[in-house]
Amino acid sequence: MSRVDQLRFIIDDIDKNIVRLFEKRMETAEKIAQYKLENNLGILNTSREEEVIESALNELYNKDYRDELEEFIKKLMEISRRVQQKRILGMGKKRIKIGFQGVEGSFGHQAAIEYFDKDAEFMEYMSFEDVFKGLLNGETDYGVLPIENSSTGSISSVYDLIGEYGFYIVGEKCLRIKQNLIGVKGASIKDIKEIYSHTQGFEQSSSFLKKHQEWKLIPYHNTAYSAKTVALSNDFTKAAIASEKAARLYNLDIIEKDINDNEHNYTRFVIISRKALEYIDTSKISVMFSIKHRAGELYKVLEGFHLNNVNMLKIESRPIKNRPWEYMFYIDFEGSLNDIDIVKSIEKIKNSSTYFKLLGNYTADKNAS
Ligand SMILES: O=C(O)C(=O)C[C@]1(C(=O)O)C=C[C@@H](O)C=C1
Repeated sequence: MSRVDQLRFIIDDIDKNIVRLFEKRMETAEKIAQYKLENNLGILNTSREEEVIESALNELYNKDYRDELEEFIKKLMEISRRVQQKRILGMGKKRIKIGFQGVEGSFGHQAAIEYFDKDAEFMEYMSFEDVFKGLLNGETDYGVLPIENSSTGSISSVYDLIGEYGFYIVGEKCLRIKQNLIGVKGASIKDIKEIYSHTQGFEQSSSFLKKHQEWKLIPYHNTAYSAKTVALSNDFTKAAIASEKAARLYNLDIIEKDINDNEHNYTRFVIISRKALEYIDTSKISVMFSIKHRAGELYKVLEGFHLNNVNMLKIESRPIKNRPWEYMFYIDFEGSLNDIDIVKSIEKIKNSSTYFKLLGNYTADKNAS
């Protein structure tokens, strides 16, 4: 072994000891963080840090290393404070709660899992409105709702609920939807008499269902819930239209795969919140507004998009309750509120409307346009 190798061998051994001591020190600092959190104390304690430096310097035999040791201990305490901060934030952070319509295995559940951290708590709701109610009374922090399907169009009840409850859109998730005919283990297509699914499941598979006019269609709240019902019935004559995941989850057989009319079948989900978020990295805006019942009013709004070179992505109109033949418009367009042309287009809408609300500025899902 060369001299340098011998010295490196010694260094390796010293480092091992340092690592062990470092771990011990950080673990102890975390325990102090716990104490500080419980006793409402700040992390930084300057007098204690001065004490620590002084006693370390007193331990030193070779005084030539004074400055270096001071630098080292200061750095160590800086790292220790960072670890403590992380620990305190982690302890203080509550698990976020996400509401979706349906049961485990539903497309809403899948969209929620893909959009949020898996550590979040996912809460099942029976109806779309129940998701809104859960958010309103603080049971959840966010709601995930389907707003549009690429084959069957807008989910109008969700638009109406957004208008009614006044929540904000803070994100979106676009899911590729594949519908399947699923039944109890061993069932075949000849056994089936009744089909359970969400109306969206029926609509998206209408060509397939036309070939089986003898089947009775029973609409349910949710595709995964239909799968669960079929599983519980253990009846060969009942089948569901739902995802492959739901089939797996409820131990059912896939009788016919991918029965949706269009191969490119996507559902866009919106993430709703009680509060609007800061506009960081945003690329899509949603607004709702109503206008005077007069010639050219909608044209004035749309002109703002053209003049400011803003790309409109979607327009939807929904009847306003108790005001026959008057409509609420919902428009999605590309852009960020940090962009002046966008702000000008929005001003134009505001000035031409009788009611206006900015629903949100969020990051577009790349599959949504
Ligand atoms: O003694 C404490 O209060 C600690 O939190 C430990 C520690 C350290 O790493 O030694 C960390 C941060 C404080 O500013 C002071 C000292």
